Amino acid sequence: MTDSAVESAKRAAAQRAVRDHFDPSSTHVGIGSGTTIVYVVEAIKSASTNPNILFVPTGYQSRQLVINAGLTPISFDTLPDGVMLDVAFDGADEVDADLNCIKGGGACLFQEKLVAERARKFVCVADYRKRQDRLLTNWPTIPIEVAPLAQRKVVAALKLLGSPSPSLRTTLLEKSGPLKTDQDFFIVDAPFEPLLTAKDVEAGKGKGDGTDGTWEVNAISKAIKGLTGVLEVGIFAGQNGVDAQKSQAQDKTLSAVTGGQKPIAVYFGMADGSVKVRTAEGEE
Ligand SMILES: O=C(CO)[C@H](O)[C@H](O)COP(=O)(O)O
Repeated sequence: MTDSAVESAKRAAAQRAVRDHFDPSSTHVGIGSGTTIVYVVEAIKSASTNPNILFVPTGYQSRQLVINAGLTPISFDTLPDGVMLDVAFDGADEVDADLNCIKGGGACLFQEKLVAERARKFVCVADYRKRQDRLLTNWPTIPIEVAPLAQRKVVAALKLLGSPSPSLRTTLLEKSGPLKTDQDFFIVDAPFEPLLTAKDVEAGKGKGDGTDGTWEVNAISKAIKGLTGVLEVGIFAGQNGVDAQKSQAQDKTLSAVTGGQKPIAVYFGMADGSVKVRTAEGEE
């Protein structure tokens, strides 16, 4: 498959996702990071010239993308309390059958998670290479953002959790050495065996708690997030925004203004030019 076929797939998926989920009367829209999101911004630009929409980027690259498109960026921390994003769009490194995602290939996972959780609807856009049944099928590692001081300790703990060779991500550009995130933290990439979904565990495909060498998506995410020194884990799982808001409406003690980390829909651009849409109801 040629590079241009992959790029065409990304563009087709982005156009469809924007057509289905971008409302030109929105007030706040989240914009993720990576190469696919470029086509989302392109599609938003051609769908609307409403100057009142405020775009919340997920890092330096994302902010430049918004500015270069002539759109208005605002920083996440200027969002007034109680204001949610109407929708947030982002790319993904891999997506499983339950819509759990791995993100962080571009080292922006922390801000991407903040923005995804603040959105009523989180929508992912990806090409066919990212469409799998289980995480860590094709994408090799879980990206983890770590405080520099704690990097060696976190790597040692990841080995105890079963990752054979967690490695510090380095930059291959002008400056050699560890890659620094927008928070000035490091990224550790941790390989594991393909992760089970909750349904796999129910079906007896493994315990999913690490004791038999298998990990379920939410369990490994929680175990890694619990390590002191870890800022964020590049697994986007749990509830989607719509379900999270329903839970909060029923239980007022749950933290306010929190959507979910899981997308409500993932748009995959396919090699044949078609677009597949995966939601909780299945795939069409
Ligand atoms: O999570 C991300 C950055 O941290 C990206 O969204 C992810 O890596 C997908 O990137 P691309 O669209 O270039 O494949």
